[in-house]
Amino acid sequence: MLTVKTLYATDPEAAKRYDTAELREKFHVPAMFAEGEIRLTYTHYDRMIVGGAVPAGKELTLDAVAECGTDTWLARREAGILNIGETGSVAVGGETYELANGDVLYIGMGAGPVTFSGAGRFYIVSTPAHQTYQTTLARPADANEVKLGSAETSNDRTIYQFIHENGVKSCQLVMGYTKLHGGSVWNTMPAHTHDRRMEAYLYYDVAEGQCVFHFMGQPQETRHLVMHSEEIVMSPPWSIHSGAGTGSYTFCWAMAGDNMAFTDMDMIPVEELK
Ligand SMILES: O=C[C@H](O)[C@@H](O)CC(=O)C(=O)O
Ligand SMILES: [Zn+2]
Repeated sequence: MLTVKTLYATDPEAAKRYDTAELREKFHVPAMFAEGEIRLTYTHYDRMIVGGAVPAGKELTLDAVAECGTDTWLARREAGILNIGETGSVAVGGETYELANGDVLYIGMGAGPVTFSGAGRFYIVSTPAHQTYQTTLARPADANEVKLGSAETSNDRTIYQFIHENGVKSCQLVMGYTKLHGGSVWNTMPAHTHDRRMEAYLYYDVAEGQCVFHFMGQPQETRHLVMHSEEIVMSPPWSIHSGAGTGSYTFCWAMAGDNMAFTDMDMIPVEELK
């Protein structure tokens, strides 16, 4: 079963006036992971699609998506698939890839239908593409590791870059995840923006009874959204994206836009945030 929602983009002047419910309606993407289903959100942020496939022991095939207006969803798109569950398989282009927890499969443009099976919980991110790059399975050992933060500032964490300039090649998708280390709860503080790229965060491995306060908005107009495990939040290009958990967690970040330079960020000094 496939369900697709559409999420339109919001400008910063409108966002200033949103109350909690409107803010959540416009930026928060909940409930994309449902057993036996593929659920997608077609966003108007660089036309990034985000969603989940949970085959729960059966087979789920993702082929045409009406919102894309093409015969198959990847006809003019590329995708990154992250498994946040137990081991499962992704079959595409006549090959079957086994994804353990934390593995990422890049799928190039024109690969055709994609079939999910096994015990995986697959996070799907897809962006428009205009050239085919090699479909590639990357495991955590293949990722580029960047250690950031420290225990003193409660943000000791490791960034794992999978699909990026110096890793698995893509047209525009940049994707990986960040793990917080014991006792650290803050991600991406000091915060940054990058108006040339949008970003989506999927928070997961948030323990039962815990949550993450995700901060967004222009640097002098910040707002927060309370995030539970396996929930997605869209970060418009004009917004900061940072979070503080009531416990530790992991989050997957994915970006699309004008460049793929991970370190191209406009840093906001903490004393300038409002
Ligand atoms: O533009 C890059 C993204 O915001 C994230 O990769 C940041 C992040 O994972 C972190 O600081 O922990
Ligand atoms: Zn960012």
